[in-house]
Amino acid sequence: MIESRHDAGDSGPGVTAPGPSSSAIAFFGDRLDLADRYVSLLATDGVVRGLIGPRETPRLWERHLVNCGVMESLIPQGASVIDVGSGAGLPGLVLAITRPDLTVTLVEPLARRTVFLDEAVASLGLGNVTVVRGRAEEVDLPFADVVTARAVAALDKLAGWCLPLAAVGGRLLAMKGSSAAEEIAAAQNAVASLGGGEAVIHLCGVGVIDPPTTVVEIVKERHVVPGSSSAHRAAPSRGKSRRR
Ligand SMILES: C[S@@+](CC[C@H](N)C(=O)[O-])C[C@H]1O[C@@H](n2cnc3c(N)ncnc32)[C@H](O)[C@@H]1O
Repeated sequence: MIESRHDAGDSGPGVTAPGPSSSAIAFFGDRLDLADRYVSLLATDGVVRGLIGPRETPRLWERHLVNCGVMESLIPQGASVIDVGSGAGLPGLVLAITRPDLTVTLVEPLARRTVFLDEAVASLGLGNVTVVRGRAEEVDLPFADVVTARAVAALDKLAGWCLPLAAVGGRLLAMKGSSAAEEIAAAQNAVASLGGGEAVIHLCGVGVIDPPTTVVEIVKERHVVPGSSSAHRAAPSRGKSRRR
């Protein structure tokens, strides 16, 4: 059971959730209370269960919540989002908190993490989130408008897992660090063979967070049947069709 921030002392190492930074207050606006409750869950159960390192707690707001949240500027209104390798919910849960218009599916293979995610979703009362236990390359989900990932794999491997989950016309948004340009160069052939277009680097949250968040965007231009060498052009499905 996930406990509230006021119970932090009872749930393990006595970690107290940090208060929101000024940038977090400005960024989350009327969703701040929900974000604050999520930070409390991360700082208590998340740390106790080994999903978040104890040294991360003082920087949960900046390095994790705001860092993930600012990528929402790249996501269209009402989009369906699959977050691959959510871990403790980053960036998927943050996006669901920030943007109640989104429908978010968190894909995570490890039971310890999906249990935490299920409890967090229930505790926060998020009606726009589904948790799916499984590996991205094995789950069977409706195509999504947007597939997100942070700290899951190098871009070539990540594209192989994520582009098949996106609708034609949809996109992969991969949070990356300073190696983004090199990863794009190394993944170019793999991305093209997966039906992905040219990768674009976005800096999100300029003036909100320092450094801003680097996001690699790859639009899925055509559908490629996973495991086949031939590419098939398909009508945009916008998340309505199921994967084959
Ligand atoms: C370093 S953690 C990052 C977690 C979270 N995205 C974050 O930024 O804090 C990588 C996560 O990817 C998950 N993962 C690894 N391989 C995966 C796969 N094939 N499909 C989906 N998730 C995977 C792991 O279980 C783990 O939770």
